[in-house]
Amino acid sequence: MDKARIAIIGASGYTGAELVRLVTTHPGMRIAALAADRNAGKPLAEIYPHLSHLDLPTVVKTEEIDFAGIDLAFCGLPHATAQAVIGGLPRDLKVVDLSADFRLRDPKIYETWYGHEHHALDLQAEAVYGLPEFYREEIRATRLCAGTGCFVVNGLLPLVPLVEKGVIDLDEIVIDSKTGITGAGRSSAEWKLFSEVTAGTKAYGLGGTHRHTSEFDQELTKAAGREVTVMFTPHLLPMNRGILGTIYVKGDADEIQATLATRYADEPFVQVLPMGSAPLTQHVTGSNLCRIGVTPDRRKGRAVIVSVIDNLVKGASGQAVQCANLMLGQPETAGLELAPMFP
Ligand SMILES: NC(=O)C1=CN([C@@H]2O[C@H](COP(=O)(O)OP(=O)(O)OC[C@H]3O[C@@H](n4cnc5c(N)ncnc54)[C@H](OP(=O)(O)O)[C@@H]3O)[C@@H](O)[C@H]2O)C=CC1
Ligand SMILES: CC(=O)N[C@@H](CCC(=O)OP(=O)(O)O)C(=O)O
Repeated sequence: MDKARIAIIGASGYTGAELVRLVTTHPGMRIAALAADRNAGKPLAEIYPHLSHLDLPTVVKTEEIDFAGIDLAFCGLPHATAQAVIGGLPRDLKVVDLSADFRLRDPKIYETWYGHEHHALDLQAEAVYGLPEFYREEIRATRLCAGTGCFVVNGLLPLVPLVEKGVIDLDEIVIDSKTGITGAGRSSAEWKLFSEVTAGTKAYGLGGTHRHTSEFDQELTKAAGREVTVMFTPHLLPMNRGILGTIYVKGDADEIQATLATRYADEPFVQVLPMGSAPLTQHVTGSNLCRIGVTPDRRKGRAVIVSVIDNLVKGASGQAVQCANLMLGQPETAGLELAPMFP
């Protein structure tokens, strides 16, 4: 069978580099085009020497790509830029977008959280939310898939089954997340300097002001069938990759454990660990896995759930490949059966 021809737009970014890593080892895909902005005109090896052993096309501007020869494009572009660029692509091209541009279904909610009008409402209306464990059939049928926020997939995988089954109090969900710095992309900024992030940690987006809060609310409200608003606070840790969510819920820990174990028994990328487990981010690094541990609190009727992913894999590029596999009719796990790298 011919391999699907893939374009990666935003190839010089962190999610782009991760897509190159995943697509070049994928049995059913090959890279046909790479695009970026400031780095257009360079061989990828110059931008990312760790990929210099690969035979890859030179990075070009998006408008230089001949999309007639492309089966699917991944777009790893900044928010707002993605909708402008995707709006200029052929309307029948399959696209997996990694930005936040097409995740929120209500344009008014998008405007509130992103501070500007959406400029591609027709595309937003056709986009399917890229969480394969819950939207598998919709993703198979769509041509535009909106990759989830990295914190959001980490929190939704444990929470959605519990909300759907009504085993936790819907008004008492607290999501306390920690992320590595690659979550902020490769662009330079003073706050990303080694001297400013190493040997310390910070909370941000306090008081429910982080953009991903809206995505949590949207998906959990849908799962519950009534309005759900969560308490969510992200923290930046001095590590490259990984997200660890510590999620506090009111509910019976045995029921929570049983619900998650049953729901994910046949899911290839979600592992529910034995009761009392505390998964580490290092145990999923480089893999498309989400590992979840449930522990009862000493106070009856409360539990703490720990969920870990690699933000660049299950949180971005790996999940994007999982969605692309569905859209291209390939096995969902193709190219993603990667064991984590440890230590
Ligand atoms: N990092 C993460 O863990 C996650 C990121 N995301 C989302 O994925 C997207 C990409 O993130 P990330 O890779 O980290 O970001 P980076 O900042 O590392 O990369 C951004 C990329 O976009 C390119 N770019 C910018 N403007 C244009 C344009 N007009 N046309 C073509 N290319 C352009 C840049 O090219 P150049 O370098 O040449 O200027 C670069 O390749 C973002 O929307 C992000 O929010 C989602 C989940 C997780
Ligand atoms: C460390 C860091 O800054 N992380 C980013 C999350 C990036 C991400 O994956 O989310 P989007 O795709 O919605 O941008 C943040 O908190 O905004």
